[in-house]
Amino acid sequence: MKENRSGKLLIIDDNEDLLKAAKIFLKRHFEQVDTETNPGLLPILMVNEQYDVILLDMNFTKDVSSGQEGFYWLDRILEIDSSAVVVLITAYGDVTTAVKAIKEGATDFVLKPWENEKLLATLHAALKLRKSKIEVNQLKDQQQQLLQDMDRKFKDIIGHSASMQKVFDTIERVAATDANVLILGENGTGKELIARAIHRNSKRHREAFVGVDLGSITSSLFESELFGHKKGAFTDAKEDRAGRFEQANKGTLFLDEIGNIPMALQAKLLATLQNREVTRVGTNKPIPVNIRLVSATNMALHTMVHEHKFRQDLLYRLNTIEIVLPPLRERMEDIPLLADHFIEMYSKKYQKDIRKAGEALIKRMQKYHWPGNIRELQHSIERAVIMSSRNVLQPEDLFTQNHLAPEKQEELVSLEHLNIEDVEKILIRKALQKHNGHITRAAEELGLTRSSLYRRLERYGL
Ligand SMILES: Nc1ncnc2c1ncn2[C@@H]1O[C@H](COP(=O)(O)OP(=O)(O)OP(=O)(O)O)[C@@H](O)[C@H]1O
Repeated sequence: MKENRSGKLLIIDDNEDLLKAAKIFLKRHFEQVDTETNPGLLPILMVNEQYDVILLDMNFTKDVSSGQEGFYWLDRILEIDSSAVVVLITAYGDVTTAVKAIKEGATDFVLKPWENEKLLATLHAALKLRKSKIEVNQLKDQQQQLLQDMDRKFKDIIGHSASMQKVFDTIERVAATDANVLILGENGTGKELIARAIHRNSKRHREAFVGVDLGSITSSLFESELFGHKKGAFTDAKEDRAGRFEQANKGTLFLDEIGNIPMALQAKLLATLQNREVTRVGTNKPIPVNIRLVSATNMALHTMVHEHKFRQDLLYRLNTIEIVLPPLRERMEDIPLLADHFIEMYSKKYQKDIRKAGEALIKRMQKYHWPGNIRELQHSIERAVIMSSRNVLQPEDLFTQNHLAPEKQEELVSLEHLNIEDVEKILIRKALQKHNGHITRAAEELGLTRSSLYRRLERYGL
């Protein structure tokens, strides 16, 4: 009768006859059985294959009785993979060493010479343990994600304009359904905020909200980031890893900058969404996933479809519901509310007594074009709150600063008074201006990733 064999075993023992016999017997019961006489090869073997159970001899000839070499290799194995399951092979009558080894992290031991049936029972139990260790690790990943999510403060979504009211209305209608939502809008218009609001108001709100910024992942890592990988699937794959799809299981997956996903991967993403299962890189075993997908981009996806840069069938999967967030310059009536909101927030944070934005400042803000949208407004107010010594903010608190009047500032400074940081600032401003605050394009021009551009914007207060 054919048994459903699973589990990869590695046996390390310096007795070749024992290895041969064990392999012949165990191959009938497990998916893969590798053997090796030289424990020195353990690290390489473990990088190349993800073993479920390692059967390790405690007494190599070099140090026959004390098991010291066995202890050394046990440590090394656990160092390489802390969830490795190691079963020791010990000589008859050496139970004390075995007990000590179990205290140090081994799972179980078998006595030499062994009875095949007993060995089998021990290995099956070890395999079960391995499976639950892997599950626990996945749960830990999910938990981590949940904690990170809780750490982030949910900020109120401000917007009285008709266009924002329409957005709120759509969120209310779709949140409770499992429909995929595509959010379109320029940088800083609040796409992520809306995605979180959809999650918070959905039936999945107790589960994880997992966000992935596809704009800051190099294309070689896209696949493993989204779908996970098996240890050894590529050079840096040191451990089995669940991808974002698995981490978001039962919750919401937010794919930001979806327009950046390479054509080759679009097909895999589509298949994943259609079949509701992911296949980790380096495996061919599909894992079922249950996610609600919210995606966002500042790119013109519909145009990209016409230009054959984005698959139409994928777009139709993503945009069951489409939400278009208007740029701030098209809803200037929201500026007073937003200004009050951020002034209150930062006054509290920096313990200042700033009550509001004066009328002149509001008017001035309503004339500015805000290429970086609400993010730019938020940062400008934060800076003004820190710097101002007034109770009511005035235009000069925001608009005399370099960041909102870049054109004039740069012409005035001569290069010899600049340091590298100053030059960097100027280049960043120029790139942002040139691309109308479009972070991805500015980053591309500067040769930076989006996340490192964001880091610089934060650091320089731009
Ligand atoms: N309507 C709003 N009310 C209050 N704060 C807002 C609003 N919209 C955006 N913000 C704030 O502006 C900042 C940028 O928003 P968010 O990150 O959601 O924008 P985004 O469109 O996802 O940006 P990007 O495309 O650059 O990733 C955040 O700090 C967010 O809290």
